[in-house]
Amino acid sequence: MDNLTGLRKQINLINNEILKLLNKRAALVQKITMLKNETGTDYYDPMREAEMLSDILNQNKGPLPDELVKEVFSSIFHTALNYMGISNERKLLVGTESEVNLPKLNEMFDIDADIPVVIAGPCAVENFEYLDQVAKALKDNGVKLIRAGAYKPRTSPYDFQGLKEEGLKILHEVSNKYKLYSVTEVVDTRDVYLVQKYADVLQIGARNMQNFELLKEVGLTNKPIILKRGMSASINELIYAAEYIALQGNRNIILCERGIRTFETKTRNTLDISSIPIIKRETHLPIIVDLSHSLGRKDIVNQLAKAVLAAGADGIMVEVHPKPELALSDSKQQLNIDEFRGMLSTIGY
Ligand SMILES: O=C(O)C(=O)C[C@]1(C(=O)O)C=C[C@@H](O)C=C1
Repeated sequence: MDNLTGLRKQINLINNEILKLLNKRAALVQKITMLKNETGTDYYDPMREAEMLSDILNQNKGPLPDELVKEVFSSIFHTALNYMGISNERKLLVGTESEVNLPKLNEMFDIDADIPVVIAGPCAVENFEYLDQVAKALKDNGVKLIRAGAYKPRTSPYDFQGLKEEGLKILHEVSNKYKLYSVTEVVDTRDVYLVQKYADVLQIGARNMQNFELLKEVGLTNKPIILKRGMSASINELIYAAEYIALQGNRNIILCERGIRTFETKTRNTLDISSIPIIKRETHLPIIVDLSHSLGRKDIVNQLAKAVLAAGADGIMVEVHPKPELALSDSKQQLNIDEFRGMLSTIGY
C-alpha cells in the first residue's frame, strides 16, 4: 500500500526530473536568444507558441485535462520570455511609458489650470435659437467648449435622429459667433470628413467604442477625439479602443467615462468613478466624465461633479438646454441654464 511518505518521495523525484528538463529547455532558449539577437528576430513568437501548444494537446493522454496542460505550458513559455529578459506585454502608445509629450487638457483649450474643463450644451442641435442661448450662457460663464449632437444614434429608430449636416452648420455658426470650441459626435466612417470640416473636436459615442473602422478613420484626422467608454466595456477594452486611434497617428485622445450597465435602476448607468484613477495610472490620456449620460437625472449632478473632479478627472461634460422639458431627446437629464450656473459655481467657476 502506498503511504503518504512513499508517494511524496516519488513526487520529489519527478520534481527533480521536471527541474532538470526545465533547465535543459532554458539552455536551448538561451541559444535561440543568441540566434535571434544575431538576426534581429522578435523574441516573442506567438505563432510558434500556438503550434507547440497544439502539438502538446494532441499528445495529451490525461488524466490532466487540456485546459490545465495549456495553463502549465503557457506559463513555461512565459518563463522563457522572462528568461530572455522581455515581457510579452506590449507597450501601448497610449500607455504611461509612451514618449509623446501631449499638452494637458486645459492647455489644449486655453483654459486656466485652476478651473476644470467643462464641456456643455444640448444633447442635440435642434435649432439656431436654442443653441445660441446655450452658447451665450457658456460664454458669459467662462466655459469654452460647446457640445451638441447633429447625428443622434437613438435606441429607437423612430426617435429624433438629429439634423445631420444642417445641425453641423448651426453648431459651426454658433461656436464661431461666441468663439467656443465645438464638440460633436460622428457615427459613421462616411461622415468623418464632413464632421471634421465643421467641428473642432470629434466624439466617438459609447455605442461605437469598438467600431474599429470608425476609430481608424478618426485616427487619421488631426482633431482631438473624445472616446466614450461603451456601456458594457471594461477599462482595458476602452484603453485598447484608444490604441486603435493612436496607431493611425492621432495621439490627441480624451477618454470619457459615461457609466456602465449594472442592475441599479436609480441612475441610467452606474458611474464608475474608480476608472478615473485607474486610467490615470495606466495611460497618459486625459479623462473626462459625462455626468448627464452616466446619471440620466439632474438632481445629483452637483455632488457627482465634485466627486469625479476629486477623483482626478480632467473635466466634465454636462447637457444644458434652454427648455429641457421641450427637448427632443434626453429631456430628463438636461440642466436648464440656471441649474447649469449653479453646477458651475459648485466646482469653482
Ligand atoms: O522558438 C522560439 O522562437 C523561442 O524563442 C522559444 C520559445 C519557447 O519557450 O519555446 C520562447 C518564446 C517564444 O515566444 C516562442 C518559443
